[in-house]
Amino acid sequence: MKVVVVGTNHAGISAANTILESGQDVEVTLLDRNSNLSYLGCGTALWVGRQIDSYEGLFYTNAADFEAKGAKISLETEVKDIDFENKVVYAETKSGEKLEESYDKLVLATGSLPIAPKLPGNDLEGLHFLKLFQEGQQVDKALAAEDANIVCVIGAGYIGVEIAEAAARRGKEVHLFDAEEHSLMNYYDVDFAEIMDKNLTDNGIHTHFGELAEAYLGENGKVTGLKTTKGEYKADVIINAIGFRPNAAFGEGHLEKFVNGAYLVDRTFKTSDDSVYAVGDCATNYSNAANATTYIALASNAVRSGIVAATNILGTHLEGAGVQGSNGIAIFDKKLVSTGFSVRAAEKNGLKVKYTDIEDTQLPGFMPADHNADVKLRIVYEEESRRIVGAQMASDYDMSMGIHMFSLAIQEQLTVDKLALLDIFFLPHFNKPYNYITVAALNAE
Ligand SMILES: Cc1cc2nc3c(=O)[nH]c(=O)nc-3n(C[C@H](O)[C@H](O)[C@H](O)COP(=O)(O)OP(=O)(O)OC[C@H]3O[C@@H](n4cnc5c(N)ncnc54)[C@H](O)[C@@H]3O)c2cc1C
Ligand SMILES: NC(=O)C1=CN([C@@H]2O[C@H](COP(=O)(O)OP(=O)(O)OC[C@H]3O[C@@H](n4cnc5c(N)ncnc54)[C@H](O)[C@@H]3O)[C@@H](O)[C@H]2O)C=CC1
Repeated sequence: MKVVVVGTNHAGISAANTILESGQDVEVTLLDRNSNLSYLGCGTALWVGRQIDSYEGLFYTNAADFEAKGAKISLETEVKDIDFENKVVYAETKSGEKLEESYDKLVLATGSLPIAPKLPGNDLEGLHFLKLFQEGQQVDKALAAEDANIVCVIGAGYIGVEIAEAAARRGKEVHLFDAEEHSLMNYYDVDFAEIMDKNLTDNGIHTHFGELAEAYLGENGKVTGLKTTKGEYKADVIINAIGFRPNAAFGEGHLEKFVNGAYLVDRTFKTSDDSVYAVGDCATNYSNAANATTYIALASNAVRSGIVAATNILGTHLEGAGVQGSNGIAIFDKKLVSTGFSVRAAEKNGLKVKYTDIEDTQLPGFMPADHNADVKLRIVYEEESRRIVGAQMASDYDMSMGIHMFSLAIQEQLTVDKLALLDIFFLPHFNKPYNYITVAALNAE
């Protein structure tokens, strides 16, 4: 059997590795238009903000690793077309050489692209996106310029908030804009988003919410400012971070697509063509909170989808467990994590939900105060069935492991009542006898 993988970042890598490490006799060919693979974008803000010394550790594999496993890999090779009837992939190398690769099974792992605001002035120098390693390098270089003092970030989602912190850590005056009234509204309810909003302003970031960018302003071909619905701001560097869209251009009229254009896949990550799988950010996922198909762009999902697709290609039927969109962020040491739906997201998805909130300390009062942080938790559950559909947590304490339990609860469709009497251990070094998870669940109406 011959498998061709198009796109060798997290999803393509995990599919290829699963096949190559299976011991089965499979010929694997990997094609990617980029010059590198396996870049962990999650680290961009860390090295741009100088919280880690270098970017080198953000790559976890390379082309030689795949060649050593017996795969054929061509980087700087862009797939231009796919003949799904005859099962042939057409690609072109950087030097213009044309390649043809036939396949028995094809894995599309072409990922996502940042959404580009269609604004006047979008050809000016000094405008940036943050997706590829190379784009991180450009932002890093732009911030290092002597005359780069003011940075405007459009979009206060995960990328925007993280890069705003990084630019502030580099001593820049940072202005952060979002169409919504708060930061991180794709992940949290207002009560939690406000914690991040305050954290950002407490750390010197100027937040501008409910404000839409209207034009990039410039002089002599270089950006000098940003015009929004509420005013004009000076800017030496502008970073766009208003979300991703799936990069799923192949198979128009042949492969079924989701509402946002992503490849529509089943629980095995197979597309509407039996020989073609699609994994990672270019494909859909199954949401256990919505009990429906969804689109969520995360590296964690990408890796799991690659494993599932490859296992099926190898002949073992395996269905993905579905996703909750579990996520986390840590900005100036303030940690927010969430899984499943916020109340707002649940209602947008047509669910009738209730929620139970609690604010407590992590440890008993007799523990030293400098080790004992406040924790805020919200559990969101469906009114009628009482199944848990979401959870949000915020603290200075690293409570992140707690959210995985809520992720499992959503996956397994557990009710909030099941959680109330769950055996949760107690040790003063870690938590309280009446810990906040138990108490929040007991208090659920
Ligand atoms: C700054 C930043 C921070 C992030 N932080 C996190 C985080 O903390 N946690 C998390 O879970 N997720 C995070 N993400 C999201 C995560 O990076 C993506 O979900 C993940 O990269 C998706 O992996 P993928 O392999 O599906 O797609 P991609 O990473 O988009 O890779 C797709 C690959 O396909 C190649 N390709 C595309 N078209 C072609 C073609 N025609 N021919 C050949 N090759 C092609 C591309 O060159 C690319 O290498 C972050 C993203 C960014 C940008
Ligand atoms: N910690 C993590 O897990 C991280 C995950 N990622 C993932 O990468 C993907 C892309 O991240 P982001 O680009 O930050 O997307 P995002 O969805 O997190 O945030 C986009 C933000 O842009 C705002 N927005 C949209 N259109 C706008 C407009 N015209 N003007 C102003 N604001 C506008 C939205 O309200 C939203 O707050 C997401 O799927 C995200 O989850 C990215 C970074 C870190």
